[in-house]
Amino acid sequence: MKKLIEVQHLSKVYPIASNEKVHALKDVNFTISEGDLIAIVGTSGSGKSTLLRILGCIDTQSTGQYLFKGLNIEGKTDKELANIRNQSIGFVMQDFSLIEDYSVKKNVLLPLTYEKNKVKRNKRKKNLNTLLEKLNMSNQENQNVTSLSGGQKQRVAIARALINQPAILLADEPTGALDQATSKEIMSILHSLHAEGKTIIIVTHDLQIAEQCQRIFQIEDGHLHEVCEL
Ligand SMILES: Nc1ncnc2c1ncn2[C@@H]1O[C@H](COP(=O)(O)OP(=O)(O)OP(=O)(O)O)[C@@H](O)[C@H]1O
Repeated sequence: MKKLIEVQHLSKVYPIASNEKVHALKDVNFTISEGDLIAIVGTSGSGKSTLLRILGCIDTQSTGQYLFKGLNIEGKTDKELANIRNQSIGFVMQDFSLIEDYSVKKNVLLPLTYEKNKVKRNKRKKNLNTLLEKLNMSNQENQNVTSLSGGQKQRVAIARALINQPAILLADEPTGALDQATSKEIMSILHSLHAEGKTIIIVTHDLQIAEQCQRIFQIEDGHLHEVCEL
């Protein structure tokens, strides 16, 4: 399979006071291929969110190399990073991060407002119906998201993350706010997206979820290693 992500000797240091620093990631190395389904696990404060933020081009590394689709992310301006995010990366968050006063449809179409190319925008708009059908949300298209259940909200968030047909889906504790049955339902959606070829990374505290993934990255105090079994 084609390489999608290459990370070499990547470190992240946060300055916290004049002489103090937090080494959140330390010499991290891995490769992700197209179509991989990966879990990132680790205790609180180990560096999972920091890594996801860097992979998602929300933040950048302090040292080391991050190649996304062969493109070196180092030195990119905020605008360039925003373009990469919008074109190629879909985010799913624990708290769904929906706009509560908007309908399902308006939430899902939100990423398109950042697409300046009208032809591309209209083409992507055509994904709406297919996505809502796939996520079993067609009947709620015009419903305000405030009235939806947690599972339905997460399905809307997944549809929104996919509207631009991103190369990768980054999910930060996607089932963290859901009960067991609803978590299962969301995981089964992520599994079917993976079966269709989507590359997915899931940050999770839940080892049962991690065990359902093809590959597991464990982070301990900023060090990452791949585990075969938990
Ligand atoms: N913006 C920041 N400024 C300073 N330190 C930070 C910042 N963000 C994270 N850290 C520190 O970096 C380390 C890694 O944090 P990170 O949020 O990546 O961990 P995590 O594994 O995602 O934790 P959790 O599971 O609790 O979300 C922690 O020591 C944290 O306090």
